Amino acid sequence: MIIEVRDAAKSFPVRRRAGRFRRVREQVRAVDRVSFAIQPGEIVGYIGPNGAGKSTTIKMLTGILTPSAGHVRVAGLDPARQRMRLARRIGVVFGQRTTLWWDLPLRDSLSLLRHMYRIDRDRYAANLAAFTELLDLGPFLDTPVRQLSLGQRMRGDLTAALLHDPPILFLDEPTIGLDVVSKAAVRGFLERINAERGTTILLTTHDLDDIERLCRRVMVIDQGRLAYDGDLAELRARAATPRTLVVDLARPAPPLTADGASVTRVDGPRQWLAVPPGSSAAALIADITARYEVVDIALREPDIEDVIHQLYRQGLSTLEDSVP
Ligand SMILES: Nc1ncnc2c1ncn2[C@@H]1O[C@H](COP(=O)(O)OP(=O)(O)OP(=O)(O)O)[C@@H](O)[C@H]1O
Repeated sequence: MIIEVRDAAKSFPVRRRAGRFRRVREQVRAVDRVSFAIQPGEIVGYIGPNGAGKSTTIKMLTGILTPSAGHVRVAGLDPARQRMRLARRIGVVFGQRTTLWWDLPLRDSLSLLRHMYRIDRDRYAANLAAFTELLDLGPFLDTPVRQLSLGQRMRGDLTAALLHDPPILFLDEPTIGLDVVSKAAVRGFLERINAERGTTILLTTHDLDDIERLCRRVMVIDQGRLAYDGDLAELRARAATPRTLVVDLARPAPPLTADGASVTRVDGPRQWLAVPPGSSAAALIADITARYEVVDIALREPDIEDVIHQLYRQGLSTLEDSVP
């Protein structure tokens, strides 16, 4: 395995107000005995609510934070102790920050990185050419980074993270703030480098389309504990999320009554019905079209967002048997 985490924990000391003048010292358990292993070539999505411990995990894996307890190995190295050696084996992109130099043209930033990582000239030229083509960097290679759009800057950051051919890429919210087209470009790029170079990718995201598009495997973290580790398909099945029937009536009407289904939303002549798992959508559609004047009707499968919401409602602890 290329990433191994066993019982890793990270606590932060914090001071909490307790009364008007008193402050008490406490430990916040940001990551609480988390274990997982990732094989070379996997793309794994790491998701969870705000403050769940995603960034803290990534920071332990990249050597920025030292674990309070447990065992962490990345590419055979101890990240916190062997941070410089690890830097040659990993690429890191934090969507909220850039590793590029604001005042320099993108091309010069990349060239500085070449020297920092001691990438030989031929390899650098080949990689720069490849990424320029894949990410369409040509039009803005000579533009100072501060003038780049967010999407252009992200493409620059991805290039910067991969110029030294690292076998592992860590991404923290790589599509945050990007428009639809840039998101698609980033996802397509990640898919290709994984397929063509076998790059192992661990990505945290709040954008569930990233997960749908890129990851077969997901890990869900909640309050510092790993709540699920497994197939995306299995996660979907476990959540037993209702499908949705979207009904367009000829005119606005009070909520429909239909056997087994309940109206979850009404907007003018359009109504949304939750179809319980296991019940027949065909029978429901037949019943509704027989009794109401229906202009259009569509059955929508749950998307990953529905699944995650449902899981939070069920309580994430219902998933814990998926975790080793
Ligand atoms: N340096 C720190 N000092 C004190 N508490 C911290 C520190 N860093 C993180 N925490 C706390 O640890 C918990 C986990 O934070 P973390 O940033 O890992 O969550 P996250 O899952 O990445 O959240 P988000 O999705 O909001 O980025 C939170 O309660 C956070 O407040």
